[in-house]
Amino acid sequence: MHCPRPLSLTQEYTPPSALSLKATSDSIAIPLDNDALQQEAVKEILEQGLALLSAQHMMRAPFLNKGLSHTNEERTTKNLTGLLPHVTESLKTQASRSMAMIDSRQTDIDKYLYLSSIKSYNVDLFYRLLMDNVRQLMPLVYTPTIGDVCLQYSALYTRPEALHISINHRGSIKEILQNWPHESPEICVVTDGSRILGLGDLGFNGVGIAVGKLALYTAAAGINPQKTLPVILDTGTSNEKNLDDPHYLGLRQQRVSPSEQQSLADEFMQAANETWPNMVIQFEDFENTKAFGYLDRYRDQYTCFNDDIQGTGSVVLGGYIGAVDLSGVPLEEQRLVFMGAGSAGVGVAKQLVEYYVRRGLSEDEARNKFWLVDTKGLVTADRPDKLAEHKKYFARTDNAGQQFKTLEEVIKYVKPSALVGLAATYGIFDERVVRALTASVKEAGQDRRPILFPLSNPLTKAECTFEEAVKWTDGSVIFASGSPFADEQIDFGDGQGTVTYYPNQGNNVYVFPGLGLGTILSKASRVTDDMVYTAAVALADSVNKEEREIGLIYPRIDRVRETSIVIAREVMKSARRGGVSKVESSQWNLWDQQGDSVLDAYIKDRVYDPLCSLC
Ligand SMILES: NC(=O)C1=CN([C@@H]2O[C@H](COP(=O)(O)OP(=O)(O)OC[C@H]3O[C@@H](n4cnc5c(N)ncnc54)[C@H](OP(=O)(O)O)[C@@H]3O)[C@@H](O)[C@H]2O)C=CC1
Ligand SMILES: CC(=O)C(=O)O
Ligand SMILES: [Mg+2]
Repeated sequence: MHCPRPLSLTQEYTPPSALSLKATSDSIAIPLDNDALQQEAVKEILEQGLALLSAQHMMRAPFLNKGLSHTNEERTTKNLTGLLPHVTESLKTQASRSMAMIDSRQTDIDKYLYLSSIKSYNVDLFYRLLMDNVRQLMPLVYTPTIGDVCLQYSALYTRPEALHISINHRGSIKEILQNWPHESPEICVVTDGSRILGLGDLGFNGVGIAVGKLALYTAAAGINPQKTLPVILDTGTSNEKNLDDPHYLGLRQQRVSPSEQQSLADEFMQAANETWPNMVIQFEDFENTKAFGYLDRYRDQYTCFNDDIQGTGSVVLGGYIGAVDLSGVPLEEQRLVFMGAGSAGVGVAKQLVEYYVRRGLSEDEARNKFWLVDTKGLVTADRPDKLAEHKKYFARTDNAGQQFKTLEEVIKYVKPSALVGLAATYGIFDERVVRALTASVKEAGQDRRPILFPLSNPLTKAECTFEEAVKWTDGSVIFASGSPFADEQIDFGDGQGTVTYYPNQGNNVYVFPGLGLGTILSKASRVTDDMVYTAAVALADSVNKEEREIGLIYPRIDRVRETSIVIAREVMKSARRGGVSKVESSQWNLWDQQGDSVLDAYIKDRVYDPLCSLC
C-alpha cells in the first residue's frame, strides 16, 4: 500500500477539488470493494501526485522557491535533483552574491530591476536581502528610486504586481477581488496615482508606490508578503505625457469626475471589507481633496488610515519631540512655519497641535504656533482667493490686513524656530531663507539651533540638501529630510577640524509598518487618532543613547524593524485602551500581568523573517 516511489499523473495539474487521477504506478492499488481503503488510497495518490507536481512548479513559484537553500533531502523528496546546481547555500550566502550583482549595476533603475527580478522568482531571498541591507536597498525599493520607477512604470513593466481596478470595473469589484490568487490579505495599500510623491498625477504608473510601500511593510515590520495587497484604482489621468505614451498601461483618458471617482472608491471599500473583513487599508498618494475627503468618509466605517496625512503627521511628531530637546528653544517658545499646506503639511501641523494640547496648551494657543504657506503666500483668513477646506483651520487672523507672498517675508514676520518643507519644490529653502531662519533662532540665543525639515520626496523635490543645510546654518541645523542624504564631513575653519554631521530621514516609513502591524495584531476595528499619536511617541522613545549622542532624532534606518515592533506594541495597547481591539479581554489581562516583553515576544513570533535550515 505505501509506495516510496513517486507517482506520475496522466493529466495536467488542476486544483485538488477537480483533480481526477489515474495512477500509473502499480504500487498503489485502489481497492474497489472497500470504501474506506479506497478513500485512503486516493488520498495518498493525491498527496504524492501534488508533491510531484509541486516539485515541477516549485521552482517557478516565487513564494515556494528556496533557490539554492533547498536541502539535499528536499531535492530528493521533491524531485529537484539535477534541476539545481549541486551546492546548497544559505539564504545569506545567496544574498551576498546578489549584493555583489547589485553593486555591479550602473544605474539605480538597473539595480531596482535586478532586485525586482529576484522578487519575481524567490521572495524569501528578496526579503533577506532587503532586511539585511536596509540602508543600501531601501532607497532603491522606496524613495528616491521608486519615484523614477513610477515615472517609467509602463515602460519598465514586465509582470503584474498588483490588483488593477479601473473605473470600467464598477459593479464587479467584488468578483475581481476573488481573483486575487494569494491568501487573505492583512494589509492593503491603495492609490489612484493622482499625487505620487511630489511628482504629481502619474495615473496607473503610481501603482509602483503601492508595491514599494508594501515591500516595506514586510521588510520593516515583518508582515507576511503573501498577505499584502497593492491596489491601483485607475480613474484616468491628467498626465499628458502618459496619455501620449504608446506603452502607457492605464486608461487613456482624462480622470473621470470626482463623484465617479468616489463611487469607485465606495464600491472598492465595501467590497474589500466584505471580502476580507480583517484587512487594514492604507490610502496612499491621493491628491489632497480626495485624501482628506476619503479619510473623513471611511475612517469610522472601516479599518483604514491615510499615510500622507496621518503617517506623516506621526513621523514628524516623533522627530519633533527629539528636535525640540536639541534645539535649546523651549517647546512653548517654538514657532513653526510650514512651506506647503496640502495633505502632508496640514496633516503634520494638526498632529503637532494635538501634541501641544496634550502638553497643556489650549487648542487656540497650540494652533497659533503654526504659519502655513502655499503657492499664494501665507495662509490667512482674509486672503482674496478661496481657501481650500483643509487649509481653513490654520488660516491666520492676526495678520492685520497684511499679506505675505514670499517665504522670506514670512520668516521675517514670524521669526520661526522651525521650518518644515512639504511643498514638493526643489531648492525652495535657498541660502537666504535658511540664513534668515538661523538668524531668527540665534537672535534669542547663540546656542539655539534651527529645526529644518525639507521633507518632500523624491530627492529631486527636496526643499534643500543636507550639505546646504549644514553650511548655511554653520553646522547648527537639526535636519530631517523625506529621502535619505549621506553624512557630511565639513571643516568650517573654526579650529575644530573636520566634523561629521549626521542627517535624519523623516519619512513615514518609520511609522506605517508598525502602525499597520499593531492594527492587525490588535484586531482593531478602527485606526484611532490615539493609535497614530501613540506611534509617534513610541518612535521618539525608540532613539537610543548612542543615536542621541550624535544628534539623531530618529533611530538609524538599520533599526527600523526593531522600532516597528515597539510601535506595533504601543499601537496594540492604544487600540485596547480605545476599545477598538477585538483581541479577547482575557488575553489582554494576561499581557497586562506579563508586561511588554511578553507582548513583544508575541509580536516577534508572528512576523515574517525568511531563514532557511542552512542559515
Ligand atoms: N517625508 C515624508 O514622509 C512625506 C513626504 N511627503 C512629501 O510632501 C510633498 C507634498 O505632499 P502633499 O502635501 O501630499 O501634496 P499636496 O499637493 O497636497 O500639497 C502640496 C502643497 O505645497 C504647496 N506648494 C507647491 N509648490 C509650492 C511653492 N512653490 N511654494 C509654496 N507652496 C507650494 C501647495 O500649494 P497650493 O495649495 O497653493 O497648491 C500645497 O499646499 C510631496 O513631495 C511628498 O512626497 C508626503 C508625505 C510623507
Ligand atoms: C513618503 C510619502 O508617503 C510621500 O512622499 O508621499
Ligand atoms: Mg505618500
